[in-house]
Amino acid sequence: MAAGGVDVSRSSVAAAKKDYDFYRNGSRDLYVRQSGGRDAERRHVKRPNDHYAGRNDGRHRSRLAYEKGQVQEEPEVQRPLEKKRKFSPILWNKAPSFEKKTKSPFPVPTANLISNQGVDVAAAGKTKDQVSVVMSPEPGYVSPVQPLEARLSEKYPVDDLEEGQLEEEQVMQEPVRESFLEEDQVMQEPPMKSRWGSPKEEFVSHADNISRTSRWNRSSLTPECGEVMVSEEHHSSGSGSGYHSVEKLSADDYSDRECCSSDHVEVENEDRASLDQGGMNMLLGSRSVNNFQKLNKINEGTYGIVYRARDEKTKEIVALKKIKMKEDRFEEEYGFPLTSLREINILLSCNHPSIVNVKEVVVGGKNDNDVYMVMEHLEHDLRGVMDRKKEPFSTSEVKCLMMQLLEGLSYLHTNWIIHRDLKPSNLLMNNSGELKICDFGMARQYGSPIKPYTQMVITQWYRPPELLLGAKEYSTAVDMWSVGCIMAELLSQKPLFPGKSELDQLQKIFAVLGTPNESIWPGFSSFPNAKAKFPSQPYNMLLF
Ligand SMILES: Nc1ncnc2c1ncn2[C@@H]1O[C@H](COP(=O)(O)OP(=O)(O)OP(=O)(O)O)[C@@H](O)[C@H]1O
Repeated sequence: MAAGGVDVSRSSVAAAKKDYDFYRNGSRDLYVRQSGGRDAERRHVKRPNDHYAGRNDGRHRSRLAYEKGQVQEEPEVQRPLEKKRKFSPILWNKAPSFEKKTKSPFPVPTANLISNQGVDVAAAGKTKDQVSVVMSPEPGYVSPVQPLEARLSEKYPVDDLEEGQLEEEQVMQEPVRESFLEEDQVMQEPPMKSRWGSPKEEFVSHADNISRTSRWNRSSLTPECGEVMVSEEHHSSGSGSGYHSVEKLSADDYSDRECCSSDHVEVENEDRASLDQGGMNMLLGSRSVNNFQKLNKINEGTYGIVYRARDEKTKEIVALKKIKMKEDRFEEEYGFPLTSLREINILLSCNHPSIVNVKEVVVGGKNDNDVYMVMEHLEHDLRGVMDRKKEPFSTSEVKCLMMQLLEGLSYLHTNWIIHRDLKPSNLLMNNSGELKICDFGMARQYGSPIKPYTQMVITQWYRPPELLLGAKEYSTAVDMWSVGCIMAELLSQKPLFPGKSELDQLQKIFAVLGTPNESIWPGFSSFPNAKAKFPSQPYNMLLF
């Protein structure tokens, strides 16, 4: 049992997730480095439990498929996860205005996010078209989304499958999943139900008020992928003024680990037209927060106050995140913080054991004016657990936590979502050692090709050098940097790069990993902030 009452032992998590082998090893095969140095030959060891009892999860089903010979398993090579597009909760809608069926060389995600349980169109009082036509795909692009259930049930009769194991294996066996489909297939939507609110519940006054304002009449809640976000006045990287431009972005104390919001920056170039087009009313049918009894305040972040609460109906303990409504310019115009819109929309769309589950959105409060996310409640966050622990996590505990984090992140990246604020306080944990990613206020969809985004994302200690140097074109790698920092912190019990300012942050990174130059990092000198004079560190000092 780890300090702080959190059991991160493998067996604990395994019991919670019934997935011991997977979290422990990640695959059936284990590579053990022979004694004799880093380059020593690796030995392939078969685990004693390399047989599988029937398990009722999609992941295991995939392995069974290998054994049945449906998939050729290459020795000692793991299948690339990113090629397994799951039955994404993100619907890739059809572009209504592009009749021509052409193919795109890229699976460009131009979709909005819709609840994985779908949008209850009738409840929203809108036509199907109003709900589904919510995006602006690139001309000629044909979405890769499949009418999965129909096609898969044809190919794989359900009788052959264990319940709940449909998606992953089938997706793996469908190389066309990454390929191109006919438009009429794209239009089919799975029978989903929105978690924005139950249509049966009475529509509360606040939602009603909101529904009458144009600010809620946006067609897509999640900004379209690839939208350009340019900051002019809020950060210096664009100025290219080198050392000083970096320095003035300083943060001198602990609290300044929190980078500033990118909301006000990004919204500058939101497709505002899309915000004013017709769409579903998000809060239609939302329950009242009066259905919950607030027990205590858990924490207060930049964008919300999180309470522990009890659902009066089910007696379930939940976390209520009250959206702070007065924090950004977006709210002034549209009545709701953009970060919160993104967070709610993305979280309602995600469905993964390593991502915090948002059950519904409720409204009400003192002035009938507040919006709350109802989330599953987890007892801890990783920051608190680490702060309370007197010694670092064991290697096996770190592996177990990292496996969960990477699985959640893989799910996000597979679904074209960058989190952009991974850090220990945004990783929730329960007493069984389950880890879940939360706080999607900075998250956004991205697309291919990569477009410019704001670099003012990710809390400084976990922010990668390219963002610190002012890069605006970035992708999932920024999350991976944060993951590396988190892993190092888990192992050593102290932050890897605790910079006091952005310049100090870069210097700390370069002092450990070596100071980059044009030859080892082509393009380095063209970063806006690369003109700073960094101390020379010719080689990597990171010790394994
Ligand atoms: N589902 C939950 N269960 C338990 N605690 C939670 C839950 N969600 C959030 N918390 C706690 O509340 C804190 C703040 O939540 P969150 O990060 O979502 O808010 P925020 O306002 O977006 O914060 P930030 O300032 O980091 O952007 C978390 O660090 C965590 O301690």
